[in-house]
Amino acid sequence: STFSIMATAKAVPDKVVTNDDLAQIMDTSDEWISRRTGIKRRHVVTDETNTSLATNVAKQLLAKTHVSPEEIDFIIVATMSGDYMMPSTAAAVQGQIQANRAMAFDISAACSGFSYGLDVMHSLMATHPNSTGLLIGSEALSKLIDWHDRTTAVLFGDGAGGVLVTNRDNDVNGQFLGSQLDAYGADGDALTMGHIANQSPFVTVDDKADLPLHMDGHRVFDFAIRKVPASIQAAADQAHLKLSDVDFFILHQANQRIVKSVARKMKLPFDDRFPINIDEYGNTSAASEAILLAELVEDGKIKRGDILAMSGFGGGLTTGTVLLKY
Ligand SMILES: O=C(O)C1CCN(c2ccc(-c3cc(CO)ccc3Cl)cn2)CC1
Repeated sequence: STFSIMATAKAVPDKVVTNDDLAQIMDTSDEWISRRTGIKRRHVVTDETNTSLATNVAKQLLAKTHVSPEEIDFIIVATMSGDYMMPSTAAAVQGQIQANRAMAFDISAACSGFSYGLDVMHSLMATHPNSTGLLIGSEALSKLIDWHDRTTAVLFGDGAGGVLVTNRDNDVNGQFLGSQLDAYGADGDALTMGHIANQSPFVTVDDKADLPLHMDGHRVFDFAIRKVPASIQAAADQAHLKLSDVDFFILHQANQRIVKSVARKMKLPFDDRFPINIDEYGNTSAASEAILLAELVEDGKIKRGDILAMSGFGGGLTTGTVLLKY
């Protein structure tokens, strides 16, 4: 069914923090970080916010497509680091761009959020012909990382990316080909963030806030290697496509070794079909796939008609893969 990405965009904070910068403030090294993760630098908010990054992306998408805010029907933001629980980041963006006809809501699916969002947007469009939506992945994780925990502080970055999508007939004729979204909640304790303590006068348990991100790295790493190939294969089956039909595997940039391992498990060469930009941004969670997609389009690497596999994985634990014809 028609599902055309009319524009892509990204917005990252101005401040760059290098591995050497981190080695100045914690017991780590450029050598360790580069070798174990592939990360060399990451962008970190100073005066930007999650909402300002997401709004920046939204404004770029409208400018690139000459779509007016009033034409927008849906605004979905995938994030786990919004500036507020209420209002949603999507509603804040809606207000900032004055998309007065749009409904707006956030998706909380951690690093699978953008893929979940593509599927949800497609489902919304299935019952709303001739509609247009903004899907943005946006994170300001630097405010929620434990900067004293070197095992996680070196992994993450801030940023936002997004797409303007329509199911209106157009000369692009993009297609939604298939998807596979899964959750493994029993393993959710492996990757947590943002626990707010219950302080009501009626609370009967001892409840302490635990805001910082905590990760059982080896458990999540092994989960990803085991579950991501199956997620991609299931989405390809849904689309009646072979993996060899896919032009680009746009995978969540959590760790370079995971991308290599996923390619190997799918018996595919780790070549240009597995683009990597974790070296520049670190792990930007729900923004990760969108930032990589925007860069590949900007660099002219993705052509109209290319088959893309967009695959996210992480907190929940969750996996999510969507197959699209761009
Ligand atoms: O010792 C080593 O080599 C360590 C081993 C552990 N590593 C990990 C482990 C898990 C993740 C990760 C994180 C998220 C959260 O967005 C989602 C998905 C994944 Cl797979 C990233 N890195 C770093 C190198």
